[in-house]
Amino acid sequence: MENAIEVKGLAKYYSNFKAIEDVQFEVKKGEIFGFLGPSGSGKTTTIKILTGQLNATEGEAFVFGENVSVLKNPAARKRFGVLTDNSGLYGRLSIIENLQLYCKLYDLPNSKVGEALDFVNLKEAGKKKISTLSKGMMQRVNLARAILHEPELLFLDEPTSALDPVNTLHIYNGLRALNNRGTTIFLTTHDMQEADILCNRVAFLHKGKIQLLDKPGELKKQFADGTVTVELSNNEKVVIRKDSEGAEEMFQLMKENRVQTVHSNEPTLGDIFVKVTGGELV
Ligand SMILES: Nc1ncnc2c1ncn2[C@@H]1O[C@H](COP(=O)(O)OP(=O)(O)OP(=O)(O)O)[C@@H](O)[C@H]1O
Repeated sequence: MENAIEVKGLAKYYSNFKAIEDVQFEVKKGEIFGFLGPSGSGKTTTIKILTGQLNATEGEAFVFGENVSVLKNPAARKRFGVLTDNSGLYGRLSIIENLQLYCKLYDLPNSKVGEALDFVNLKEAGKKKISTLSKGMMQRVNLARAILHEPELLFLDEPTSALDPVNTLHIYNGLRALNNRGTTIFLTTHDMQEADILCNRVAFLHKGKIQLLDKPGELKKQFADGTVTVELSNNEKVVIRKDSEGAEEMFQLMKENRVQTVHSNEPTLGDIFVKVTGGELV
């Protein structure tokens, strides 16, 4: 499968401080790829390099086989969508007027504005001026702008950080639909649940270095502690190992008709992250 993104030995120093170091990964075409890490781990630095907003100190990054500097070229930019916190929207204009300007820029019909507003659940608010919007609404308008032209590759920096649970779910559904229609998505988040719900593969970033990279299901298998929790008929819970000794214990409990439920003790991505880094999620 062709790669949408390729990153080789990427590093960024701010003076002597190494924000990211030896970052290496590939994102396949059609994937939703999660770049996970706590606050200050280097997620924004990486996505800014990948979107041509920041130059790397070392290493190389490619999108669809071309150096990321291609993103500075307006014609090439039509293939990409970028959501970051710097809005580039006009405060005095309404949401619809702002999005119509982007339609002009991308040679799109104005009908795309309605679709984009549906995507972010803002159809009712289209006439509101940008300067009057809440943080969550602003984030959704920025997202609408990023997906307006259904880009081949979409970069999202913390796309749901300011959203309530209802809008978060709405956006998740929209992103899945967009991905099903062919958009590759690179997403940074510190929300491990979000990554688990959305991503085909995830990379764990800690102190500027990738610590793990795999499918969420594979990571959970790898870090499973090999036990199940059995809830007994008296509501007591016992932890049993998934080995031959545990099988005998389970057999005995079942024979005595004492088993109410059995739960596999699978770690969450958050558990795995804390285990690997010894750190805490912020
Ligand atoms: N312009 C800058 N000058 C100096 N240091 C910087 C600059 N930008 C970022 N850093 C530092 O680089 C490190 C990584 O920052 P970055 O913004 O990439 O982290 P992040 O994972 O996106 O964090 P958050 O989730 O809080 O946005 C941090 O320690 C930050 O203080």
